Amino acid sequence: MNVAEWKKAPDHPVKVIQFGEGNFLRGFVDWMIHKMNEQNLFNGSVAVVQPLAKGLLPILESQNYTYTHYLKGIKNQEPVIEYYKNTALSVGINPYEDFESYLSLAHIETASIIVSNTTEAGIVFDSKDQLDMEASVTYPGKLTRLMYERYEAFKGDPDKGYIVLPCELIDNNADRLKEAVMAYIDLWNLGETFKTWVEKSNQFCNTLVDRIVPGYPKENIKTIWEELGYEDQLVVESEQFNLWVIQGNDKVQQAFPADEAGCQVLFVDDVTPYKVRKVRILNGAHTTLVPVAYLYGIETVLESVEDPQINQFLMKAIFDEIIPTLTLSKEALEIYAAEVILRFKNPFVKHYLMSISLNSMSKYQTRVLPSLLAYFDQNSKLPKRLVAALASYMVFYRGEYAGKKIAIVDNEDILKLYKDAWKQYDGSKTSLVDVVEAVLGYEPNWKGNLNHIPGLRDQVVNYVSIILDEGMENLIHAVEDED
Ligand SMILES: NC(=O)c1ccc[n+]([C@@H]2O[C@H](COP(=O)([O-])OP(=O)(O)OC[C@H]3O[C@@H](n4cnc5c(N)ncnc54)[C@H](O)[C@@H]3O)[C@@H](O)[C@H]2O)c1
Ligand SMILES: O=P(O)(O)OC[C@@H](O)[C@@H](O)[C@H](O)[C@H](O)CO
Repeated sequence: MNVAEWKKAPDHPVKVIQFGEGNFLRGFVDWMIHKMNEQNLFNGSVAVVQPLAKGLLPILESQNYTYTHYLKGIKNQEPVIEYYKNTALSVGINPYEDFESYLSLAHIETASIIVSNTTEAGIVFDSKDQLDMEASVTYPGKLTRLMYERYEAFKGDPDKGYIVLPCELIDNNADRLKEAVMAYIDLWNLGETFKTWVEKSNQFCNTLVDRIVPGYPKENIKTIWEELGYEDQLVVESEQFNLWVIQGNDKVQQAFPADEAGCQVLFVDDVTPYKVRKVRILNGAHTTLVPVAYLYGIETVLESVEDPQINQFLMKAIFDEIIPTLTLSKEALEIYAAEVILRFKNPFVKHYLMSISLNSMSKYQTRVLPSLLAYFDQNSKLPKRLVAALASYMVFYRGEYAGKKIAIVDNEDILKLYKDAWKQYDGSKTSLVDVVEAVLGYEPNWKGNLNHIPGLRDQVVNYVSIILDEGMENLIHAVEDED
């Protein structure tokens, strides 16, 4: 079979405009839409907008906007692998190549839901974006332009506003997006009445997404193609677990009834507790694990939880150093953590530590540092494992360990910070102190100077010395022996 001959969705009208064509949206939101369509609960399709000039749209188009989605993991307490052909998408638009078609999306009456996943880097304001530009650089700039087109097309009709559901993993994602849209309205002088329409007739809903969607399964793609009988270039794999918490009312639930289709979608008044729980436990555990397990010689999350030493390190980090710092019910947190650990043990998913390591410095700041600081406040001492992870990052970001290169991906300023810091290292303790001080003192990342946390610098220096002189395994033992 040739993927180009695939038939796409039954002819559903476009109901969703989706900014982003990446793995996550295809394995999460588009899965929900496909499921709703199967059960006649939605009868809508997705128009995909490619947020960057380069992306996957040409491949999507060549496959008639369909792709295979594998779900692998524990479902109803049983290990289950299933796959299906997703037909939720109906059209793709690259606004950098066809701005007119992009704007025409605003005229589709049924297209009233906006979803996005433009990574943590996507929700930003850039005053260089201009109204008369064909395709603003930023996602909020593009969205503002689209909203303005809709406002004009429907003469400010209050019933034609959008429901905006961002998936970006940042605090109050919809509030941040709305702030950026408002800033563009001011920058481009789009007027008070448009501003009031955006404010009153559109619903920006903060959301929290949770599903592990590792990247394209390039390692075993040949086996997958053999099983499928066709060469799908956009196979997406995910776990079975899914949770989307949406801060939205009945109107939002009626417009997007994925909960009725068997997806775990909660419509709540406040996403904050769910977000804190997920970011600090699941993402915090990932970010704590990555450098420790990688320098220990492990490549995936599964191998990490199967290794007795790394597993013990991780369990103690979660249960002794992260959970006690959270204010939610301890019992509920422990239940959630147990479920997260089961998800890490998913035998079917190869989640590479290196893929989680992308932009780890900002991830440590948002996902782990709050636990470290709260632990210090509560106990007047530092959480050893979270500090050990920080020390491990110092070595990891050196870009080389035990004669092996490490392909770090992070912002330019972070790469330069580490390069400059390690350049002057001469093997002496004093120069190691300089490396650690330079990193801990980098306020743009930490939003403060971590050298001011009593004892942190010395503990990090000590741990880094152990890693460099004796290896990661010995650091893990040293941390255990301190108990
Ligand atoms: N993969 C997961 O398990 C998972 C789970 C929950 C949340 N997420 C979030 O998804 C993000 C990664 O998405 P993915 O896994 O689909 O990766 P991906 O690389 O497949 O897709 C990334 C998408 O973001 C867009 N993008 C990248 N930089 C951008 C920018 N500066 N401005 C606008 N758009 C930009 C790309 O065009 C692409 O559509 C992470 O930042 C994470 O917070 C991922
Ligand atoms: O996707 P990132 O790069 O923000 O973070 C890596 C993982 O922690 C993350 O993808 C989790 O698997 C996901 O957030 C689970 O819902």
